[in-house]
This record gives sequence, C-alpha cells and structure tokens, in this order.
Amino acid sequence: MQVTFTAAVAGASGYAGGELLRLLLAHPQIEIGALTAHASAGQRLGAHQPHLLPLADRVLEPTGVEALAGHDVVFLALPHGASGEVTAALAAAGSDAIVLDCGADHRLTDAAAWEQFYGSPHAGAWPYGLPELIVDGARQRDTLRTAREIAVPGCNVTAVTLALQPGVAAGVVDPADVVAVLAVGYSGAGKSAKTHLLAAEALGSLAPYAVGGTHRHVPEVEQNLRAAGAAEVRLSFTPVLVPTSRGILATVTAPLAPGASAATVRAAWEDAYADEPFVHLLPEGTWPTTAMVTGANTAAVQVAVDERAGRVVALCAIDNLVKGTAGAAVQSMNLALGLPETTGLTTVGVAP
Ligand SMILES: NC(=O)C1=CN([C@@H]2O[C@H](COP(=O)(O)OP(=O)(O)OC[C@H]3O[C@@H](n4cnc5c(N)ncnc54)[C@H](OP(=O)(O)O)[C@@H]3O)[C@@H](O)[C@H]2O)C=CC1
Ligand SMILES: CC(=O)N[C@@H](CCC(=O)OP(=O)(O)O)C(=O)O
Repeated sequence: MQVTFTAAVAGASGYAGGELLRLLLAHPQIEIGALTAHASAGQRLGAHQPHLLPLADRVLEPTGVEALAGHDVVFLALPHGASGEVTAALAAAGSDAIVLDCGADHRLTDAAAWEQFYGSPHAGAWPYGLPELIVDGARQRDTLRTAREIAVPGCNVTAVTLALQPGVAAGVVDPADVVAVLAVGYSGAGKSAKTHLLAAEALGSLAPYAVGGTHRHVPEVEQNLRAAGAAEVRLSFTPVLVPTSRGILATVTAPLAPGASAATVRAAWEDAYADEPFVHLLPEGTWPTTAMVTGANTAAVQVAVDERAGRVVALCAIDNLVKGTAGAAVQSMNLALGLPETTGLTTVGVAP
C-alpha cells in the first residue's frame, strides 16, 4: 500500500493556491487537508475555484495555526510578508510539517538586497525550490531532499534562470551583460490585482512594468546566476504584460564568451538538461511557445547564437502557475518527502 501524506493549502482562494490544489488532486500520495483564506474565510472553495469541482463544497478556514497544524505538508500561497507569522506559529505549536512558501519572503540570501527591493525587514533564507538550479556544478535537488522549509522561486526568475544558467555554468556566455525581456500573462499578478483584470483595458494591449531595473526578481535572478558560477552578474530585466491568462516567455541574451562557438553553446545546454525530466531543450531551429507548456510542469528551452551581434540568445517558456509556482512547489515537496521527483506532475500540456 502506498503511503499518503496530508497537505494543507493556505491561500486556497488565490491563483497559486488553486493551482496547487489542481495538482494535488492528481497526486497519488497526497490527501488534501485544510484549505485556508483571508477575506474569503467561511466561504465555499467552489465560489473562488469553480474548476476544482471535487473540492467545491469544502469551506475555507481562516489562515492560522489552528487550521494548518497537524499536516505533513503546508503550502503557503499568501502575499509577501504574510508567511512569517504563520511559519512562526506553526513552529511554536511543535509542527514538524514540511513548509513550502510560494511567496518571496525566504528566497534571497542577501538581506540588503531584500530590503532594497522589498522595503521590509528580511525574514531569512530557506533552501531554494528550483531542483534544476546548478549550484557549483551540482544541482539544488540534492539540498531539497533534506529540506523542511522551502522557498519556491518567483515565476519570472525560473524562466530566466532555466534559459541562461547552462551557459553561465559552462563559461560560454558573459554574465556581466545579461539582457532579459519577458512576455508575461496576467495571472502572475494574482487575483487581488484588480486593475489587471479590467478586460477592456488589458485585452488589446501589451504593457511593460517595473522598467529600469526595479523589478523585485532582479536580485533573485542574480543570486541564481552566481550560484551557477558567475563571478559578476549585471542584469537588465524588463517584463511586458501580454493579454493571456497564463504563460511566460523569457528571451535572454548575453555576449558569447571568448573562445566559445555555436557548437560549444549547444553542447552546454544539451549537457545541462539531458537528464532533467521537466526541462525540455527543443530541437535546433524550433522556438519555445507558451502554448507548449500550458498546464504542464515543463520548461521549454532553446538557445541560438546571433553571430552578427556576438550574443547568445536563450529562450524559455513556462506556465507561470505550474513550473513557475505550484508545479515547482510539488516537485520540491516530492524531493523533501523522499518520493520520486516527478510524482503527480505532468509534462503534457493542453491544446489548443
Ligand atoms: N500568480 C503567480 O503566477 C505566482 C504567484 N507567486 C506568489 O504566490 C503567492 C500567492 O499569489 P497569488 O495566488 O497569485 O495571489 P492571489 O491574490 O490570487 O491570492 C492571494 C491569497 O492569499 C490570501 N490572502 C490575502 N491577504 C492575506 C493576508 N493578509 N493573510 C493571509 N492570507 C491572505 C487570499 O485570500 P482571500 O481571497 O480570502 O483574500 C488568497 O487566498 C504570492 O506571494 C505570489 O507572489 C509566486 C509565483 C508565481
Ligand atoms: C504579471 C505579474 O505581475 N507577475 C508577477 C510575478 C509573480 C511572481 O513570480 O511572484 P512573486 O511576486 O512571488 O515573486 C510580477 O512580475 O511581479
């Protein structure tokens, strides 16, 4: 008989919480426990997540230790800053649950960078939940196998990191001049960003935001590229909202390193991702699209060399709610529980 683990989801009424529940419903070794929310506490889940029919009549509880204690796993899908109190209360109550925070609070190791970009005191770093991250030639999954608290990455960060890290680790690109432009879907902003949900304004327009190096994901990408081996990272990062509900397409360029060639670049990406179950390096000459990965825990990656510009062009498409959040959380949970990393996760998308 298979062992089952209980999992609670805090923030179950939101986009990330809803996606966690969609994935956990398909996980053979998870039993879904408490579902919590904030303003929506006391309401049926079905009022907020009409697509999660098997859970429609479950009632949302207030987010707190009373509901969340006693589970094997607790997922936090809360606004930034809200997870610290919950985590501390769980620890005080003697909980030994594995806690996965989908928010940003515990991602950065550099307190000064946190305070600069988030403007609040640093809550401390947890092991970073990107199993494929190259860390000094090894992979982050080795750390996650023994982790009890895991910081799930930002969705844009995942796309940029998976696009470029093979080149940084192999020394075939210069990380001191990285330019990343991302097309991102609206669900990344969460349900509470009401202005983003005015369809009449959003549907006909592409809109950049956090322009000029101000996006909070800048230090997180830099941290990841340093882990992959960069001595110096300089990143220009510009996200552009596009009228789609899900998906991120990151286009990341950096100078070709002296002595590198199209062949060594291709080999670096092939070597990095040959054994990765969720990172798919596409056949040469084909390009990632968000449609390829919708609903799947897949990152679709491609790389090319722009010989005239002397730059490597790396692309990565992910579903921000799957590989960008909930899928990454479940993948990390599997590692921390000692389960096969791919349990309950699919690389099969939906189309059209
Ligand atoms: N959307 C995405 O693609 C990604 C999101 N994330 C992160 O995941 C987290 C959740 O994001 P997302 O689901 O998009 O956001 P949503 O706005 O869709 O959902 C937020 C959830 O948090 C609850 N909540 C709101 N305020 C509080 C509070 N003060 N205390 C406790 N709970 C509260 C809400 O409950 P109620 O409905 O009752 O108010 C809701 O369940 C964020 O930290 C986000 O940055 C990370 C990667 C990608
Ligand atoms: C469209 C949109 O606004 N997307 C969000 C990405 C959300 C995400 O990755 O979450 P964290 O904020 O937890 O890092 C953004 O760019 O800030």
